Amino acid sequence: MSKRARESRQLTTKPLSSQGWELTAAAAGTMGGPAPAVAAPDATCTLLPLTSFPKNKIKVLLLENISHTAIEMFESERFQIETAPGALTEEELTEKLRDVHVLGIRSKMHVSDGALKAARRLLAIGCFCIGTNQVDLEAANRRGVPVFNAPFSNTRSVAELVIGEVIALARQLGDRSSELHRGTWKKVAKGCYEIRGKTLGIVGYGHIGSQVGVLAEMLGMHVKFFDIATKMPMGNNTAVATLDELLQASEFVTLHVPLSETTTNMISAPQLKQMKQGSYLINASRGSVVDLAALAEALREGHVAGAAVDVYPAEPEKNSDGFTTELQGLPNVILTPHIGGSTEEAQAAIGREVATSLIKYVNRGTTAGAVNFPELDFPQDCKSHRILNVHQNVPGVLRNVNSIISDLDVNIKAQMNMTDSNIGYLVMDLDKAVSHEVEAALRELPTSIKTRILY
Ligand SMILES: NC(=O)C1=CN([C@@H]2O[C@H](COP(=O)(O)OP(=O)(O)OC[C@H]3O[C@@H](n4cnc5c(N)ncnc54)[C@H](O)[C@@H]3O)[C@@H](O)[C@H]2O)C=CC1
Ligand SMILES: O=C(O)C(=O)COP(=O)(O)O
Repeated sequence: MSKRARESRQLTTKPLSSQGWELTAAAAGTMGGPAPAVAAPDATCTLLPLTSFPKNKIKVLLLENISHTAIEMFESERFQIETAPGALTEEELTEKLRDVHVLGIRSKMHVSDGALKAARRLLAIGCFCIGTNQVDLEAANRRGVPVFNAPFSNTRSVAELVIGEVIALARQLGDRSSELHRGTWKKVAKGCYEIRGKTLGIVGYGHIGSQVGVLAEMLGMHVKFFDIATKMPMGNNTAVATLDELLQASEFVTLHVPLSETTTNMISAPQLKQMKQGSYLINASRGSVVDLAALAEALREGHVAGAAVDVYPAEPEKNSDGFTTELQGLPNVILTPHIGGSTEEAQAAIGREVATSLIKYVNRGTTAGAVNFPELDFPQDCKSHRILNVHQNVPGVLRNVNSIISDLDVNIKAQMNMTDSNIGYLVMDLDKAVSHEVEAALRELPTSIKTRILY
């Protein structure tokens, strides 16, 4: 640690808030007054993307068949790209991450603290999907790695699949189709129903759940939902107070919750018993939300008349790997290989959305939309260098940072700091003449987790 970092000095710049963000923009004259959320860019200069090292040295690893739309965007940035069709084992990932700067995954690739520990050069992770439960988000945060996702680019695809499955289950389409594939003509009406006038119960009324509710109502269904948060009902959809109330009222139950401690096995034997005799269950959320052994039993007993399952507690890492589940061979059970978000439209949109977030972080330090990180976004000033510093959120960090700067008599163009309970994220635009010296001093602070300069 440098002498400068150890010494505590009188501040000459305005101290930053350690709870939220605060901006000092000398040109905008905001030092004394309320800070604007975003600094005005200098209209006279061209906003060329900054970079901390030659762009063709930035290595991007894209796993699990990420869309060509993302690959094209990284190519146009001249980043190095390596792709793989499936997920890797933890050991393979740990090895690969040693010299990777940007990692792109979908729902399969588990990213543990162990793998992150070895990833000394990793700047950011992109989950090219909605769910982020596959990443140890807390560890990534602690290690200064923001994680981005695409919160609603595949919402409609999942909602449409679910609506198709409601009709398919009511008409036993899966069974009729496979019988005919085997040459068996079985024309029956018994146990087959219209969905009009039936009740659809939605567990988790977020982006997907509420879309399903809108579409179901258009088909003449009654829609009820249960969510732990208060949600605005769409159309005539109505909220119910408890999960049991929802299960007891519905002919169809569809699950749209994230995987968490509260949702793991949230549909087990007791909940299945609460469901109406002859009702149907759809799960396109996460496999561990449903106890599959209990569901298989409820299907065998005929208490549940059918199920459509898209997600499983353990899924193969890639196409062509074998797969078994206790649901195979049961009547009126539609099994799909986690394809809820797998449409051309969704994948193309996700590719663009997550690649944009990653490129903005690499080039500008923007963390808007990160799921595990303080969110900061302000325009770059091409007449300055930008320093990014992720630090432990402990008292005294900003005093030390500002001490370094005041010592050098530096003109700070803009400075913004945002914190969460573990870390702080500081972005500073500085005079080009001193930026490297400031960066070096910041790196030496014992509280610094990651420091990067963009020039
Ligand atoms: N099968 C597939 O291919 C796909 C699956 N998914 C899964 O669907 C999940 C939901 O996606 P979105 O609707 O976009 O998420 P969202 O975050 O918009 O909505 C989730 C809702 O669940 C609620 N919730 C959380 N815990 C709950 C609990 N214990 N009980 C009741 N409600 C609870 C939340 O308050 C929120 O309203 C994702 O987290 C992902 O795991 C998402 C996309 C594709
Ligand atoms: O978006 C999600 O959370 C999904 O489950 C879709 O995952 P996938 O991109 O198909 O691996």
